[in-house]
Amino acid sequence: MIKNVKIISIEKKTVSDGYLEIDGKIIKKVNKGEPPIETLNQVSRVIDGKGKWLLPGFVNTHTHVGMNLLRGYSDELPLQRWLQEKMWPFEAKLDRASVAAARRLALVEMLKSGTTTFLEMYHLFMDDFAEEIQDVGIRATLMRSMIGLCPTEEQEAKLKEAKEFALNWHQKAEGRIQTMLAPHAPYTCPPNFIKRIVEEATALQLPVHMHLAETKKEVDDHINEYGLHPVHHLDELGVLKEVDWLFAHGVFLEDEHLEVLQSAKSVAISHNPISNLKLGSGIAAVSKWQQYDLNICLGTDSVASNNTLDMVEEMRMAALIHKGIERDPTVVTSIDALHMATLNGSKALQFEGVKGIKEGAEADFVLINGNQAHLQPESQLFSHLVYALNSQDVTDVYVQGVALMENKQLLTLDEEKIIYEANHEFRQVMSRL
Ligand SMILES: CSC[C@H]1O[C@@H](n2cnc3c(O)ncnc32)[C@H](O)[C@@H]1O
Ligand SMILES: [Zn+2]
Repeated sequence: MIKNVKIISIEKKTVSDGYLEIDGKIIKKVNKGEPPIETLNQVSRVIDGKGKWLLPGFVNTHTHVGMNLLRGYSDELPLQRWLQEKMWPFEAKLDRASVAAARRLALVEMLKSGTTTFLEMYHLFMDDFAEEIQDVGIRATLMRSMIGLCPTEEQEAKLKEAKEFALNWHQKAEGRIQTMLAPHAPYTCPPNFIKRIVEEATALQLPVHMHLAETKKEVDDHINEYGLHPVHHLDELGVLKEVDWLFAHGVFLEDEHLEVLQSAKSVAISHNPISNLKLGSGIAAVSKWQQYDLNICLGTDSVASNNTLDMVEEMRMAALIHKGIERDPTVVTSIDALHMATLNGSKALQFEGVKGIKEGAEADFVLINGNQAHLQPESQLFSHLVYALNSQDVTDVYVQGVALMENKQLLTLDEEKIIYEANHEFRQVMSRL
């Protein structure tokens, strides 16, 4: 039980001083005031949350944490050159140990900044990662993603591997792992390959995740090659109504595309504002997206294009940038940004039990040290959480009722060793380049 804490409900938009009782994985009771003495006597542990704020953990709906050794490796290039000249040659030299070191570094960074759930789209050593997630206790939606710039037999081999991975790990780790199928993008997966992937996803009832309309070049090239915008092309292929989709980016989506997406089976879009700015891709029209029946969530993308996995920064950027570009301070409110960074994300990643701070929900939450100058006066907490919070203010992280960080100490990861090994592995990869 956590008592004496400020409990923040994003969906109700309320803050109350009270206590939270946890029973196993689940929030058993959320109440105002002091817990009854009988309950205090029954529970195994009582934590005093004085000065702290309790809210849902952050959900990062698009990243590639296998790339975590590429932070700062290539700044200031546009997407296609960045991928082809820098990312792919470096990634070709990654091995099992370097990918593991990269991911552990990412797990430290994510947990320390309050992320309780994330989506990993990657193609290397995914079984190792699923096992690690099982041990570390974080929650993740995983996929062995596919680039289809290869002969059909090779595409089919990748798809077989992706399906096996998805089936082996779906709803494993006590329900903390979900899986999806993931064609990388329309410019790396030919139409027939996308159709094959969606066919398999339909049979397995899995959602599909893909980069979409990230740059103007991507869209222009697609129109030149196929005569259609990627969204119209997906519609023509008949794949939009078959499965639940989670797209990343969507920087180049106009009303005509949003209308098509709205009529699909179900569509979530992961907004990645910092990556889109850094790669010079542009700014997605999020306030326009909000006029459609689409689930808008947030992601960081990898540290090679961000350059952190910090959802607090991402949320703040999402709440600020649209106000500036539209010259309208009323768009993308703080409560919109909080929804995007938490509850919309867990819905997009299909964790239906992660539904906020309420009785019966899975106990995924973070504690914030509210007792700091930059979070005063202790009023207008929804504003502070978006416009003033720093991810270092996160002190405790819980997933399924289990503490993964307490008073800023990680309990299931050895931070010092992980930092040492990441630097060692980075030098190893560089020596192979
Ligand atoms: C096969 S999926 C992993 C693959 O994705 C590449 N990647 C990383 N960030 C982006 C991005 O913003 N757009 C498109 N592709 C991206 C990365 O190089 C990985 O190999
Ligand atoms: Zn990406």
